[in-house]
Amino acid sequence: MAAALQTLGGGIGITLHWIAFTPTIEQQATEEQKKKWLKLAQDVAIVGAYAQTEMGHGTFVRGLETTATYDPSTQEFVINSPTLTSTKWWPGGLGKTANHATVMAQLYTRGKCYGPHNFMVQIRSLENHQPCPGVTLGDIGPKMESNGNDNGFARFDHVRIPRENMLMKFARVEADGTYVQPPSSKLAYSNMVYLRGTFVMSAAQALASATTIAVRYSCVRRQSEMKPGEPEPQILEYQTQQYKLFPQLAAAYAFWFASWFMTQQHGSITGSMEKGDMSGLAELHALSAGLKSYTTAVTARGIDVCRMACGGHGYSHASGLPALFGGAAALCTAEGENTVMMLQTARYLVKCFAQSQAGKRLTGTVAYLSAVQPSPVAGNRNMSDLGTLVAAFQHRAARMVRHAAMQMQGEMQKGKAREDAWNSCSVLLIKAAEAHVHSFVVRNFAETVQTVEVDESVRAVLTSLCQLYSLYGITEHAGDFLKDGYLTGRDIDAASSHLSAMLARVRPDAVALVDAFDLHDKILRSVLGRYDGRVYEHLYEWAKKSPLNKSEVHESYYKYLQPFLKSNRAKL
Ligand SMILES: CCCCC/C=C\C/C=C\C/C=C\C/C=C\CCCC(=O)SCCNC(=O)CCNC(=O)[C@H](O)C(C)(C)COP(=O)(O)OP(=O)(O)OC[C@H]1O[C@@H](n2cnc3c(N)ncnc32)[C@H](O)[C@@H]1OP(=O)(O)O
Ligand SMILES: Cc1cc2nc3c(=O)[nH]c(=O)nc-3n(C[C@H](O)[C@H](O)[C@H](O)COP(=O)(O)OP(=O)(O)OC[C@H]3O[C@@H](n4cnc5c(N)ncnc54)[C@H](O)[C@@H]3O)c2cc1C
Repeated sequence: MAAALQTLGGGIGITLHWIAFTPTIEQQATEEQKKKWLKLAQDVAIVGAYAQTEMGHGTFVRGLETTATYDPSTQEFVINSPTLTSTKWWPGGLGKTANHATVMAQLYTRGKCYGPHNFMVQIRSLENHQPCPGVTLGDIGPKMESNGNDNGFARFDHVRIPRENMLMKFARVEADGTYVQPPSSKLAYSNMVYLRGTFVMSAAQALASATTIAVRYSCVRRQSEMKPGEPEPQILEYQTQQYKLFPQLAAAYAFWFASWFMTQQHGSITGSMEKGDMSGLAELHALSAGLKSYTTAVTARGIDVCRMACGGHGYSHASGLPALFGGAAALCTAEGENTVMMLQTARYLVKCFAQSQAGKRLTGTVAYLSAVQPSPVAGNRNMSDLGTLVAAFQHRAARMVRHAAMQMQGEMQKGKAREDAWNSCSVLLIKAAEAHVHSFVVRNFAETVQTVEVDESVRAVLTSLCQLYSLYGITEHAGDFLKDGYLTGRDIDAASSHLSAMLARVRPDAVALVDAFDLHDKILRSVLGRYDGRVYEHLYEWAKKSPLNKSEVHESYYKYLQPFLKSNRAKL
């Protein structure tokens, strides 16, 4: 993913060609269509964009306005942007780079609308790269970050494409205009599920990058006096610095392992779907949506913690941290805005809770919902035991899912429509879904460190990291665990003191743990995080290259400052 994020130089970007356009052909095209486009895309003989979002709609895909109307007389689809808000807006590469796009449009045939479907549209000439007839293209302008990517806009003025340009692996339109239903209308969304899954690894890599930079720099940077008269210590010796960085380091490992699970799940469930078994689709959607939302949000916050932990130099682009933050912040919005995605997970949890209430045994990532006892068993728990920690997170999630679902049932019993009851409980639902994903990440982390094939000394370090991650989560959300008495105040105190012990335990291995991410300086792009630790001389070299230093006296002096100074002096 990191390689794919490398743009081909300012102003153009083919990130989305690799992570969205090409996978859409792989997942949504028929074998016939793959023969026509897949190799061209894989060999970059064409460059594509994934054009779904519009100026007026991003989240609500069923509300997209672009139309694809079938004309049986010519066996073509007419792609049209009927309103200003239907202008495709945001797709990476759409502005200046791509010459093709998969366009998500409302399919109309025989006067009936069948909802959003994907269509292959050539948008620029392969000869001179000019926009094709009827197509208006452009860049949407500077953004918070990733300005190497030409996120663009596109308008279609009754552009005609052959019937065969509808990606027809799932749904089809016959020559006479007959629409053939797909096994599930949500299969048109399959690329989004895939991409959300890859965001978990993007988040892990981003947090791994940020913690590598901050931990290495915290070993180079010496500041203040811990004891009068003693030499200035490495700032990583301060417990507060460890408390800032080590939970982010642990989260990077936790998300890395969660992305392994996500990739394996995606492979096995889509494998079953290829054979017609759609039963895993709902779980795959809920897991990918929840993990994407949770990991990208924690990562964006975590990168900013790392930036602040590096003081002024963290705020400089020399550190690489502002750019990382900007990129990770994009992941919170792109591919399904985090709030909306977590609500999708909540929707699945409420459904599963109702099924377990009706006596159905739950499986997969929600199995714990039916297994967890509602009555808390207070008492002195061993807060350093991973099994105890996992059980605590599952109890918390089950309690919050039950509470949100019962709250919703209560609202409906008072006569509220389901949708109104849902909306009035949606903050509770979001928190319950976050607790569910958090419990999955903890369980998966614990299972991975217990089973991964590593040297026992490495397993010991990973176990400490997993304890640290879990204890940090419990102390940060203590109220959730205390609410029904499942954990007591003494348990929380024990968790806090064990967390402090874990910070000290991880300290000696901190540099090894970030080096283990094996992120080359060329990927980190950070003076503070250099593998050789030679920060200061490279910081000076970096600054000297600033464009402002091309001349000793900048031209702005003669234009603005000199006359301003002169006039002020003349008044003295
Ligand atoms: C190495 C360091 C990296 C750090 C980063 C550095 C640099 C990065 C910088 C820049 C890069 C950043 C980003 C670039 C990367 C990627 C670009 C992103 C590309 C895009 O940004 S591309 C557009 C994405 N845009 C979306 O993502 C739209 C989201 N909006 C939706 O996706 C739908 O609109 C939804 C789901 C909200 C509502 O959809 P809806 O209204 O139709 O459905 P509804 O809610 O009514 O639910 C009815 C039943 O369908 C089920 N259901 C729904 N969806 C399903 C699915 N997918 N699969 C299976 N079942 C599904 C439900 O579970 C329910 O099931 P049930 O009925 O059983 O409960
Ligand atoms: C860097 C970047 C790259 C992108 N690349 C692409 C691309 O290549 N192709 C593409 O098609 N798109 C792309 N997008 C667009 C992206 O998919 C959309 O921005 C995203 O889906 C959110 O939609 P929106 O921007 O319309 O926000 P909206 O959907 O308008 O959301 C705005 C706010 O309303 C809230 N909201 C909306 N619906 C609900 C709800 N049901 N319940 C509660 N709150 C709600 C949201 O929480 C959010 O805070 C990209 C975006 C970014 C930032």
